[in-house]
Parts: sequence; structure tokens; C-alpha cells
Amino acid sequence: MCGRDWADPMLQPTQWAIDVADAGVAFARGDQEILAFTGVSLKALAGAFVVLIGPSGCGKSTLLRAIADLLPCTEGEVAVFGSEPARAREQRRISFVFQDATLLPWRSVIDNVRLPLQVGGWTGRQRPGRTPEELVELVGLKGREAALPHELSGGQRQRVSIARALVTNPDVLLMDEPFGALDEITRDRLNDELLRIWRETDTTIVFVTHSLTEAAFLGQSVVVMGAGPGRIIETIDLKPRKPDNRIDRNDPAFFAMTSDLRAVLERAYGSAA
Ligand SMILES: Nc1ncnc2c1ncn2[C@@H]1O[C@H](COP(=O)(O)OP(=O)(O)OP(=O)(O)O)[C@@H](O)[C@H]1O
Repeated sequence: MCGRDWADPMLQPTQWAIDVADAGVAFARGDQEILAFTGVSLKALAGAFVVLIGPSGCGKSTLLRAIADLLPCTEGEVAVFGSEPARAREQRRISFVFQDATLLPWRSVIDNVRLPLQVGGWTGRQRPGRTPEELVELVGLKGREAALPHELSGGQRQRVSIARALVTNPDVLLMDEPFGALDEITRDRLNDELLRIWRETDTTIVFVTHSLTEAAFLGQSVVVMGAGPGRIIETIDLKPRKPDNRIDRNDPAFFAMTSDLRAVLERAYGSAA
């Protein structure tokens, strides 16, 4: 179980932002069936920050895609706020951030952020969300609204993609190695920004990474997956960090946390086929 109030016995099923129950995805490859992952169960409360980590090919991206209704599960079930993921997607409660920022090169920063509102037949949400202008400020790009993507650094482009993902005021933000292509200092800064944004919103975040320091820094919970086929090896509940329990990267406790995580990961990699 992942989330900030996991001791609360009064939780109702609909309070789970994400409930993956004994799920799996198989792909057809020729006349063979390839199991991307199997028997995966994972629950996240609204407002949780869950990190998925594990060896290449263990099914992390496929699991995110199943939660986002980008592909169906072939075993088990996925529920987002108590309903099928398709319903959450139709209601625009889910946003996705990919490793590549995938901005439209001819549109300015602000117009890229506005895009989901313009193309989605958007009619507005019941609860107030931030405006595109506010989101550009939230991700630290105030003053760069008119810039084109090629005028931005890789880190700035990813900031735009995060603002674009937040413009529909999603309840669930799925992030697939969003900072994987960035240098370490830029990645650290964006990790700081992401935690700040998470604290300032109610968004539930599921974040895929290959970096164990990034996992330990960001995750309230870290779900370690193993391969051959993909499955959950261990879920580590780190301490709840909302609203203001900041992590100091130089704190010995943080080193201890990353060492513990490394030990679990080494087991996961050792079990990879
Ligand atoms: N569309 C697809 N068709 C067939 N097989 C696929 C497809 N997508 C993924 N797979 C397979 O499913 C398995 C899991 O892939 P997935 O991309 O989810 O792993 P991952 O853990 O995200 O890997 P990485 O860390 O390298 O991104 C792999 O064996 C992959 O080859």
C-alpha cells in the first residue's frame, strides 16, 4: 500500500487513486506470448507519490500505460478512483509525462501549455485549476512564455511538458523517466521543483526512474520491480513527506535510505532473467 494515510482504517475503495489488482499485460510476439508483467498489485492513495524502479524490461512503462488506459490489462484489473481507467481518461483525470518533452516546435511555451485545453474539447472542471500562465510560473519559466522550444534547454523543455501535463488539473500524473536524459544537477533541480509542485497540488504521482537516488529523494513509496517476467519484488514505504518535510541530499539519513534501496535493487537486478 502506498500513500500518506495508510494507517486510516476508514478508507473507502473509491479513495484509492490507483488500485492495481493482480494485474498483468501480455503481448503477442509472433505465435508467442510475452508477459510484460504479471501478478502486480499496487494501491496508491490520492495525493501519494509512488516511484517505480527496476531493471530494463521489467514492465514499468507498460504498467504506467495500463494505468493510463493506453493499453488493456490481459489479467487482473486496474481502477483509477474506483472506476475503469478509461473513465478517468475520458474525464481527463490522468496526465502523462514522457522522457522526451514532445513539444510542438512551432508553438511558444505558453501555447504548448495551452494545447491540451484547446485540442481536448475542454469544457472545464468542477474544481478550480491553475491557468496556463500560472503553471508557467509554477515550473519556473515566467518571462519565457513567448520562447519557442528550440530556444530552451532540455530541462526547460521538460518544465514546459510538466506544466502542459498539469493544465487539465489532473488527479493522477504518470511520469515515465521524465528526467532520464538530463544532467545530474539539472535533474536534482527538477526533482526539487517536482516535489514543490506535488506539495502545492493534490496530484497523485507515479514516477518511473532508473536512478535510485532520484527514487529515494522523490518517493513516499518506492515499488521495486524485477524482470523475467515483470513483477513487484518489494514495496518500501519511506516516511510521508507532505507538506514540508524536506529531504537534505547531504543528510546521512538520506544516504542510509539510498543504501537500503540499493540492497533491494541489487536483489531485483540479480533476479532479472
Ligand atoms: N508494444 C509492445 N509489443 C511487444 N512487446 C512489448 C511492447 N511494449 C513492451 N513490450 C515488452 O514488454 C516488456 C516490458 O517492457 P517495458 O517497456 O514496460 O519495460 P520497462 O521496465 O519500462 O523497460 P525500460 O526500463 O527499459 O524502459 C519488454 O520485454 C518489452 O520488450
